[in-house]
This record gives sequence, C-alpha cells and structure tokens, in this order.
Amino acid sequence: MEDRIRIFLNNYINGLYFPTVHLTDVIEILIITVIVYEIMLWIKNTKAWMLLKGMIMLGAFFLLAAIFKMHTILFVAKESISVLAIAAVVVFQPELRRALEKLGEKNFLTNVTLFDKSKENQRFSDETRDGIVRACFEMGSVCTGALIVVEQAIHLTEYEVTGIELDCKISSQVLVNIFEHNTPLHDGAVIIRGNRITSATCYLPLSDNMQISKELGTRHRAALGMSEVCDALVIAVSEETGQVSVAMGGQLERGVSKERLTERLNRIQYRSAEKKAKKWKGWRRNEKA
Ligand SMILES: Nc1ncnc2c1ncn2[C@@H]1O[C@H](COP(=O)(O)OP(=O)(O)OP(=O)(O)O)[C@@H](O)[C@H]1O
Repeated sequence: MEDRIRIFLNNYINGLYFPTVHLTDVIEILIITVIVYEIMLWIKNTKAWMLLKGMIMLGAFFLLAAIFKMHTILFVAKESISVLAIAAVVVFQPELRRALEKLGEKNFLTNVTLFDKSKENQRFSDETRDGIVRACFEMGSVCTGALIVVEQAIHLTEYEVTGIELDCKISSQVLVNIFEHNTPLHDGAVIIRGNRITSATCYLPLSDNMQISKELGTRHRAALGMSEVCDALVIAVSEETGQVSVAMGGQLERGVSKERLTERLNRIQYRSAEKKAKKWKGWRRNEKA
C-alpha cells in the first residue's frame, strides 16, 4: 500500500512542471495585477461596464454561432469587428480621455518624497477651506441652493468661460452673497482655483448616471456630472433640504457634516497629498502597534 502511494506521489510530482521564478517575474505579475485591477475599477465606475456587458453578450452570441456553424453570422462578425472597435472608441472617448488624464495626474516622483505640507505644495489655505465650509452650512441652514467646484490638477477653463469671470478672494460672506436668491450671480456654479473664485454662473455637464436618486434634481446631477469628467471636488447645497453633498470621482456623498466636508477639503488641500496622507497614516498605525 505504502509503495503504491509512493509511486503515485512520485508520478504526480514528476509530472508537475516547476518553472524557476525570478524577481522580475514577481514584479511583472504585480504590475499586471495592478493594471488589471485599475482597468476593472475604471470599467466599474464608468459606462464601460455597459460596454463590457454588451461585449460579453455579443461574444456569447458569436460562440453559439461558431458551435452551430452559422457561417454567415461568423462572416458578418469578422468583417464588422474593426468597425465596432472604432465605434467603441468614439462612444467612450470622454471616459478614455478621463482615464488618460488620471494617469497623467499621478505624480510618481513626488509620491516617493516625504509628506510635504509646505506652502508651495498647498492648493488653498486653511482660511479658504474654512470659508467654504462656513458658507455651505450657513446657506444650508436657510435653504439657499449652491454649487461650488474646487479645482484640482485639471484646469477648468472650458467651464469657466460658460459663466461670468470673477477674480475674487474667497470668504464665506462672498460665497453667501453670490448664491443669494434673485441676484445676478446666484444661478449655476462657482469655480474656485486656489484661494480665488475665478467665475460664477458656470454651466456644468449633467451626469447621465441611471442610478442617481430620482429625488435629486439638476443641481446634484450637475455636481455628479462635473465630478465624472474632471478631478474637481464639487459641493452642492440643496435648496430644498439644506443638505450639503460632495461629489468627486463620479461618487456623490449626500448629507455630509461640517467635519466631513472639512475632511474632504483637507484631503485635496495639498497637491498629491491624498496618497501620501494614506501612506503616512499607515506608518503611524504601524508605529502604534
Ligand atoms: N448644468 C448645470 N450647471 C450649473 N448649475 C446648474 C445646472 N443645472 C442646474 N443648476 C443649478 O441648479 C438649480 C436647479 O436646481 P434643481 O432644483 O433642479 O436641483 P436639485 O438637485 O433638486 O437641487 P435642490 O435640492 O437645490 O432643489 C438651477 O437654478 C441652477 O442654479
């Protein structure tokens, strides 16, 4: 019995192929894993998910056609594949552009430097952050609607030109004044670059996300839509409920508190700080443990 087991194991192990694994192979696997993960995240968060579902269905259909030897369908599929690929690129041009822009935003060199909270690295000051937070909650408390776009790495010039140009230092009073009902600047969105308001009454792209709650109107749809096409942080104050919501990266967080809004602004206050902050937190946690 023992001999039989030994023979079986010998045959089994001898039949297996153990390739020699080098360090570069491990690095390669890790890089591919990260790329696949990023592509899957991108697919999940954009309309590309619909495209993938459509492609899976088409693939299943053509597989069936191949199994049942339907030559005409297979011929049409073969001929139209390049046209379909070009059509997909045209339809998903905004998503592809955004994905490439995101890649360009990643600053690999600065990410390996130490956490830099210097003034030069600061996108906006603490006063600006506090002014935005105060204004949003003051407007919320009296149900004044507002839409505020805080620019990050991607310049929002194409949206600025849809509104009225301003060049104004940020304070809670100025923001409250802009969104005051029945004043010339209250409609549309305000765009903030650094410590200044660059324009008001700007028109933002509306999201066509089907999952957004039906009770939300165009203000929130515009906040989400803007966050889908650029890296800005968009704050919407509801005229109906007074709630403050934040949209970024195509995700809308509704009914945030003062502390949460401050935290969201803190995260973008320093250039490429988000990643570094996470790293920093990780180290500090390890220190405690
Ligand atoms: N595309 C857009 N770009 C900029 N601002 C917009 C856009 N669409 C709507 N708004 C702003 O939103 C206001 C209309 O808000 P609406 O009531 O439809 O939205 P809502 O999401 O239900 O918000 P609220 O809770 O404040 O009512 C408009 O008066 C305008 O100021």
